[in-house]
Order: sequence, then C-alpha cells, then structure tokens
Amino acid sequence: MAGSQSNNEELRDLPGPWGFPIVGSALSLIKYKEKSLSQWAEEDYGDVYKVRFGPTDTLVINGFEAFQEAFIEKATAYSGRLEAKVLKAARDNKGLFFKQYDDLWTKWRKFARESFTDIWHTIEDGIVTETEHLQESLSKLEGESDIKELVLSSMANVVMQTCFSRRYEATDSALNDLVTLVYADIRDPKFTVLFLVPWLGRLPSMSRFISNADSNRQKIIKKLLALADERTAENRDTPDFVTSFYKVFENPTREEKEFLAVLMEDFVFAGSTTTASAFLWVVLFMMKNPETKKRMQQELDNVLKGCPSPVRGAITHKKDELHYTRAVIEESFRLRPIAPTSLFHYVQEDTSLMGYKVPKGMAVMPNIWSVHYDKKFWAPDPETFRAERHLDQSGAFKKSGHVIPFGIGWRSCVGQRIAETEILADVVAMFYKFDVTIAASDANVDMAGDSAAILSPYPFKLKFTPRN
Ligand code: HEM
Repeated sequence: MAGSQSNNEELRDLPGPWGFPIVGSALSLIKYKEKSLSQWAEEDYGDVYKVRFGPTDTLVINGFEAFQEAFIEKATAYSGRLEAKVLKAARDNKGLFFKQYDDLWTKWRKFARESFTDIWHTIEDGIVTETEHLQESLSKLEGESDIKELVLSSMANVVMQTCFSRRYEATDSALNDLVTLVYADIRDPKFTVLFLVPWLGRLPSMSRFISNADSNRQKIIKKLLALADERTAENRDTPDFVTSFYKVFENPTREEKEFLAVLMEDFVFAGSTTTASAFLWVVLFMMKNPETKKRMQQELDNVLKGCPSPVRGAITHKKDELHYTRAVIEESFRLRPIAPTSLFHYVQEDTSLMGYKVPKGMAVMPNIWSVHYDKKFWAPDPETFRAERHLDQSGAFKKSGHVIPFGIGWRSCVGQRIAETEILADVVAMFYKFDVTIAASDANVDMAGDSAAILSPYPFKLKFTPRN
C-alpha cells in the first residue's frame, strides 16, 4: 500500500517548524501559503508534517502518495471537518461544505449527487443559456474591458438555473446582492482567525462578528426559501434541485427545508467565484501563450464547424474530440488551482500517515499545489504552461490523475462536473467566436494572482473582435 507503514514498524512523531506562541506559524503563511508549505515539504520536513496555526496543530499533507493514503485508503479517518463556533453561526452544521462527517452529511451528499445526475439536462441547458448570454454581452463591449463581473454573474446564474430554473438579468441587482451576502463573512479575515483560534470569540468585536454571521445565515435562508417557494408555486415541469427535493422529501420539516437552503447557499458560495476565477485563469494563460491559443482555435474550428450551437456541441457529443482544448484547461487547472490548499479536513480517529503517528483532533490542510508542482512527476518543467503534457502520443487527451483541483476522496467537490462543463462551454463561447487580445497595459499582469481564500487572477482587460 503506497506510503502506509507495515504493522511492525514503529510510528514516528510528526516533524514540523517551530511556531511563535499564540500565532504559531500563521505569520509566515499569510500570502501564497501553498508555495511555502510545498517548499517546507521539499527542503525540510518531507511530505507529511505539522504546523501550528494559533493553538491548533495542523497536519499538512503534500504529494500524491500521501493524498492517496489519507483521502482514499484512510478516508474514514481523514474526512471530517473542523468544529468551530463561527462555523456553527455561518452554517448551523447544515449544508455540505462545513458539515461534520456524520449520517446527515452522508444522506445529503448522496441526495446532492443523485439530484445533479437526475437534473443534468436542466443544468446543461442552463449552462448553454448562460454561456450564450455571456457571448452576447461580450459582443456588445466596446474597447478594452474587464469582464470579471460578467463572468461571475454568468456562473452564479448557472447555480440559479440548477436550483430554481430561473435567471437574473445583468440589470437586476438581486443576484449580486445574494452572492455578496453569501461571501460577506467568509471573506472577512476574522472568519479564518476565529476558525483557527476559537477562544478569540470571547473578545467583544469577535463576538459581534459571530452574532452577525448568525443573522446573515438567517437572512440567506429566508431569501433562498422564498425562491424555493416561488419555484414550487409555479406550475412548470422543468426538473431542478428544488423539485428533486420535493420528490424525495414529500412533506419536509422546517429543519429539512433549512438544510436545503444552506445546501443551496453552499452551491452559490462554491459555484460562482470559484468557476469564474478558474475560467479567467484559462483566458489569461491563453493571452500569455498565443501559439497555444492559435492551436486551440484551430481545433475548435475543425471540430465545431457546422454545429448549430457550437457551445452545446462542445459540451455534449463533440467533447471527446476536443483533445487540445481540454488539455489547455487541464494545464490551467494544474498551474493555478483556485483552492490551492483545498478546505480544512479534520482527523476523526487516531491514525497514521506515511509512517507518522496522527492523533484524533488535528486539523488537516491538503496542499493541492504540492501535487500540481511535484518536480518528480512534472519533470523537467513543472512551472511551464505546456498543454501537450496532457496528450498521449496519438494526440488524445489523457488524464494523469495528478491534477486534482477538486480534491479527491469522499469530501471531493460535488460540483466538479458542473464546473468542468461550464468552463469548457465558456472557453468555446469566447475563443470560437472572438479574437481575444489583452490590453497593452495589462500584458505584464502578475501571474502569481491574488492569494486570498480563492486564488484569482489580478484584474486585466480584454478586447474582443468577432472572428470570420
Ligand atoms: C472550478 C471550480 C471549482 C473548484 C476548483 C472546486 C474545488 C473544490 C474543493 C477543492 C473542494 C474541497 C474538497 C475537500 O474538502 O477535499 C470542494 C468542495 C465542494 N464543492 Fe467545489 N469546486 C468548484 C466548483 C463547485 C461548484 C460549481 C459547486 C456546486 C454547484 C461546488 C460545490 C462544492 C461543495 C458542496 C463542496 C463540499 C463537499 C463536501 O464537503 O462534501 N463546487 N470544491
């Protein structure tokens, strides 16, 4: 078994850096922590070590082998989520994102996965509609424009289509207000601080922040349940997440309805800024690699020529022919995973990893970045954008299994298929229809990106010229 210790082998204590009292190593990890953590693995401690964030001992997991052992082979031990007062306020242990691992999590995760499969046609139609709206908006732009807000509202509308079969016009601020409210607490640095150093919640300003998170959750639940009620009052037969819910829970309790609302809040949270940033990274890499862009556009022309809807063709029956385009997206996912250290997990029982003792109760930080930049696997040029590394000798797209922006194992992303389909659709909508160029003033935009909760590109402007 890769990386596991034999029964007779003595388990070792975890190595790790010394940390300051109270803050631990948090100060060295404020920006681009994924890079520092990968460097510590490579140069100092090996793939598995512990770091102190505040009073919490966190197990940092680096490299493909350690990921496999923890999240696949020992999934029961490593699939928990942390418990914290601020999380209780923000989610009340409902939804999936921050939900403790228990029977309710299993039940609702199964429901979400099965429902996405059942309503896949609605989701696909929603993606096509939103992508075509985005394309139309791009064609109306004059001069050079930052398209971030347009992309973000397109992605958020896909979530609205998935949940309620409805969309919002760009002029309607309701969608933007909802996304802003959903992100309000988690974007605030106090959220992470309270997550890792819970006793700070006794300070008056922190205690106010927790009460505010609680009242924001209630506001969000109210808004989403009102939308669900509007949806059920309509006499339409498009299946969506709300209709799936009422099929399974015929007479839902108040608690079950709240669970549904928090789950949909998770989808808004996990399915808007994430996909928008991942797509913008693909666009930016194309601006930096004009030869790759040209080759991708040639493939799109060859494969999609004559399709009544190139976007629909690309995400349905033509997808398997778009080898180079998918390799481009895969390479962009590899170089800029938007959640480079994933989400914290939690160790649920005394266990081990790569021969080290791992006690119950540790926080776990899965360092996806370390897998994507592993010098052994991606030699000789892990830092270089090279789509060809995801093609086999015949030029067919091949998955290496070592590009894991959605995580792996039981807690991996439930929206992966939606996200991958949206990004492919948007790449087609943009590069099949337009010649895209970056504003001269942004040609040297810093490719490191903005290292906050989500790794996003710094702002840049584009110019769109219709292709013949
Ligand atoms: C490019 C886009 C996306 C990326 C890179 C991404 C990545 C991730 C990652 C890394 C995790 C945590 C995995 C772990 O804890 O091990 C996650 C969890 C999750 N994602 Fe995504 N995600 C994306 C889009 C979406 C979308 C579109 C949705 C839904 C509409 C979604 C819903 C969720 C949910 C509900 C979870 C929590 C799963 C659980 O804890 O059981 N994500 N995602």
